[in-house]
Amino acid sequence: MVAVVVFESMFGCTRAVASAIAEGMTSAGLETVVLPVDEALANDDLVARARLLVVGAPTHMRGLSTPRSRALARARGADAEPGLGVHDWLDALPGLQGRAVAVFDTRSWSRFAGSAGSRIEKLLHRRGAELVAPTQAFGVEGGDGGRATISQSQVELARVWGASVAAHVVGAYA
Ligand SMILES: Cc1cc2nc3c(=O)[nH]c(=O)nc-3n(C[C@H](O)[C@H](O)[C@H](O)COP(=O)(O)O)c2cc1C
Repeated sequence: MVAVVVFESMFGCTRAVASAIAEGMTSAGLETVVLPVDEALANDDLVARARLLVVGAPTHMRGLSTPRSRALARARGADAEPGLGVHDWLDALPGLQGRAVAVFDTRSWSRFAGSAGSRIEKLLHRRGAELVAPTQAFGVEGGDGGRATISQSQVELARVWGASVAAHVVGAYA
């Protein structure tokens, strides 16, 4: 049984969270592959075979990133190329009827942060996917002004969340 975690990341926070989630999932008995969006596009067979699909993105402008917001992140010092976002990948994905999915995002701690996760949730729901866990947010530091960083405690939370999501799926197929 294989699971796939698909993410986008400009400053590396969502990448770190995605890796920790995958570690947690693997520790719970679910072999897990982590793919940035562009690699997910190139590995559509792997994505199609996955028992569980976990999707995550940074919150930009209170929702999912756009080419403009990714270019802004780049201008603010992000290492990643503005490339593709989760929205582009979801648009290119065939139907997900009955597929088990879980969603996460990264965002600032602000009350007005908005949520990339709720947007992903809506898009997945529209394609017929079934959410197996409540969407989880991970807080970043310094995100508003530019270069964002993520604390070890949030990375540890990601590991625990990944393990709990995987346990749910492994249990359902036991
Ligand atoms: C253009 C831009 C817009 C952003 N808008 C928001 C926002 O509306 N709400 C929020 O909580 N964080 C916002 N942020 C902070 C990002 O959420 C933060 O950079 C991201 O979580 C870091 O993840 P990454 O390292 O994977 O890119 C924004 C960042 C950028 C660059």
